[in-house]
Amino acid sequence: MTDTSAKSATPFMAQYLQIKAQHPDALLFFRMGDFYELFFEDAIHAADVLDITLTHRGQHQGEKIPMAGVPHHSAEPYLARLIRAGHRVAVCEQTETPAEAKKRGYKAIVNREVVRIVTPGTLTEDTLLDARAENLLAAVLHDPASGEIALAFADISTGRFSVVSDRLARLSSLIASFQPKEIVYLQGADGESDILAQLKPMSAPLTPHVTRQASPQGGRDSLKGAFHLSSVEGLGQFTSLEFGVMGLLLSYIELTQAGIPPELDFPRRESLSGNLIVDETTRHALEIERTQAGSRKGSLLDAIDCTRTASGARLLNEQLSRPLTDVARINMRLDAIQTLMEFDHQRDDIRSALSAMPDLDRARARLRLNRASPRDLQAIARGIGVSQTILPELDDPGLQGAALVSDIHAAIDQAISNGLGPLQGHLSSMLVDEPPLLANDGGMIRSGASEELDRLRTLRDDSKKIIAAMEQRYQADTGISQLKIKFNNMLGYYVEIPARFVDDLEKGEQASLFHRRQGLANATRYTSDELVEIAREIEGATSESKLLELRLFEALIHAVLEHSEGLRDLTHAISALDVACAGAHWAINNEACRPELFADKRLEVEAGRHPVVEAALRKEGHGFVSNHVSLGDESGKDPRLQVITGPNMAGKSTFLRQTALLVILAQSGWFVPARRMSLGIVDRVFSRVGASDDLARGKSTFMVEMLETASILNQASDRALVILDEVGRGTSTYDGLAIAWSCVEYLHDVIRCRGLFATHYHELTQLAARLPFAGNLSLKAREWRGDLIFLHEIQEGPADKSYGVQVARLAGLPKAAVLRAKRVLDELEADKSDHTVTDDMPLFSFSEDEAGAGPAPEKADKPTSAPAVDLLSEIEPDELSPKEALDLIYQLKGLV
Ligand SMILES: Nc1ncnc2c1ncn2[C@@H]1O[C@H](COP(=O)(O)OP(=O)(O)OP(=O)(O)O)[C@@H](O)[C@H]1O
Repeated sequence: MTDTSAKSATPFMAQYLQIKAQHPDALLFFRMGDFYELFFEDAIHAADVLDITLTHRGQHQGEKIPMAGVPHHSAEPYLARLIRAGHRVAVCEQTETPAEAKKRGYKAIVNREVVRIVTPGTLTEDTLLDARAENLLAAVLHDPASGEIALAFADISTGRFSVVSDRLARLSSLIASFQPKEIVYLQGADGESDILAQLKPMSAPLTPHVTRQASPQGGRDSLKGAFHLSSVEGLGQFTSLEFGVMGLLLSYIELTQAGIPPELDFPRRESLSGNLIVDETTRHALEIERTQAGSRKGSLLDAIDCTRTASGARLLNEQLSRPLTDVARINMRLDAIQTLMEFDHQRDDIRSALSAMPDLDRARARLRLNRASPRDLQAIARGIGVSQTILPELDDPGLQGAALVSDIHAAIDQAISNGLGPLQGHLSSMLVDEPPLLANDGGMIRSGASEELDRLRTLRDDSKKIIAAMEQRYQADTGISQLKIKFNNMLGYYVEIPARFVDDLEKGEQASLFHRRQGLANATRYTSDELVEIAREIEGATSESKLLELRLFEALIHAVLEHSEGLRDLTHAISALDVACAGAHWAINNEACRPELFADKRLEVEAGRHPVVEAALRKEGHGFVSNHVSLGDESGKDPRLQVITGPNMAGKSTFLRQTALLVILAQSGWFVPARRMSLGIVDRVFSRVGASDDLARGKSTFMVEMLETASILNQASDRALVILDEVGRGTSTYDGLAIAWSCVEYLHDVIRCRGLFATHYHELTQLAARLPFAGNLSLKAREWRGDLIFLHEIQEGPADKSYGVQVARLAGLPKAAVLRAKRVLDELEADKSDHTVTDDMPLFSFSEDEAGAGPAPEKADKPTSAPAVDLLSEIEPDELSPKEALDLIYQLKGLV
């Protein structure tokens, strides 16, 4: 580490070090002229992440100072990369010009201040944000005495502000359902370690923050300050912990925005009691919003998202992240989709109108944050205009039969008639058709919009004409045709007369109008009061017109912000309409059906398809094989737990995930890719699919697998849907089988939830005979001329064998290795036929005390086998070399 104490530093370095000391956890972008410079360790990190040159600048305590820089005008892409790499950046600007600094003393250094800390959860720039995803910042506060937690979420790029309360045990799944980009917690608070234990595995960065505002009173005061209120009563009912967490969040936003209070909508209290909970591991495994590699492409969201607006895409993301459990609310969404499916003409018109819809929420937020461009104002005007064209499309009484559509119609209508209509007219009459990006450039106000601005512009643009006209007039009035009006930097505008006409002028009638400024050998220069006045006006007109434009721009911003709430309501309605139209469009194009929802615990899918795998296969010209699944409720008609077997690559994982995804889609209020689906509401979906290491956090594959399985067995209720894929494969065969066996029994006997359990342990198929509500399903595969054909079709009953060696051969394992594997397999199976592992499994019978009323497993029948015959049937004589044939004969001899 470099010693960066300010001792013996140059005045410039002392200033840098003093500012850096206030932001030790952020990279400091230190403004120097046209560049942001970074020094010491910051420079080394930035050069590494940004792939820019690391140089040196002067010395500090005898050592060269490492330095790297990025140009100020193109800093955003660099900022984006640093934020993505997990850094925070403190942006330090010059707050005076070098000339102003010099006035304070010859050697004075330009003043600098940190104007903003850029962190993943506090971005507002379009270039740094994902248009189709929210950018939520979360704050968490915990009351160890009651076990309660409160969470506050804000998206400062749209103004959204929400509060949720729950129990500590649900913290991680709550956070996962909001997918914040950054999580703030109160450093040093009681119970901090409990919170951190749940938050550390989350993918969002954790930020400790210290503030007095994270208290009930501190929160109230922060809210009063942020919303300019004298009392917080009008905001609604909040608990003390909720006030505290809002104080924590607002204080952190203020810190990052260098004291500027955040501009947010009033806080909305959300309750997640009506939501289907999907924890982070399950989201990751099912690739709901992102693939396991972290990209949106290839996720469920990406496969179904055909919204036309950015805010609609964000709403769809939110709906898919937090599916519902309330049948009435789900049906309301489904009604809207179903109705819009019947009105092709209106739906197509609405969708094409929505394509021109700008991102009103983000434009509005930039206006509030004083970071607006004239184009944001134009976006607001255009957005209102688009909404006006959509409104008549919704007039049809048939469309309004769906409550959600009629609510949307009413909300758009109300927003427009409550002032947005006139606002749109005003903005359009004031703004040019193509406003510049920056207000400071001027040129955004339409001519004819302001008389004074028109006059100043005429003055600015017509200066040459005005001076030429004046020159002509002076020539006529004085009778001196050689009189000229000229310009130089020293005198500005002046009248010049050749020396021989000076007497004519100075003794003529017009003499009093002209004041001598400069005498030259062959000419004399004058000025006139009128010329001084015009010159002043011309010179001032450019800057005055710019200033006036800025004043008019600010007045327009003010006018828009007067309608902030109306605009928010309009965007909500438009987003909901976009999602419903997208749902209808998707359902038609994907032959999806409306799921039927029930209060019991059935789960029946007829001809279900995996939306993502199907789309991928379709692109390659292949079809997807649809499959049925039926999990029963207590009536016992269908098993509620199915053990799924089948060869590798047969489609087990796809089938498992597809079932979970269909449940999530259905409860998000979306049509499902199936011929028919009946679903008893699920309260949580758990999924453990595939094994992955978490070496970074010091956990082996098996440990991760067990932690995830433990959390499922500890948290699932009988309303859950549990999807387990190959649990136990990360350890030795017998241990793995034992664990898998006990998990199935536990889910069946103790939790009694619906579940699918895919496994390669064929011994588990015996459980169906022992457990009353368990069954076997398998994926069909067929051998044909030595090749294995996957039919991807689900069937009742267990798989006949696992075909692992054939799959290895398909994958291109060397022939000799495949043959050897066959032989080893035969030997193992021969051994096993003497002694069935599951014969010795009484330990898995849960006693009533241990686990409720589970039936004791019975002994399974011993499978019979003739190893030599089996081996012979596997042999492909034409593929054997003479040596391999001889080896096989020896091997066969050993078996008989
Ligand atoms: N229903 C289906 N219709 C068509 N193709 C399918 C279907 N299900 C799976 N597939 C194809 O088979 C491939 C393998 O599927 P999947 O990973 O689900 O098999 P698996 O049985 O879980 O394999 P393993 O046991 O090796 O994990 C998929 O990538 C997909 O291309």
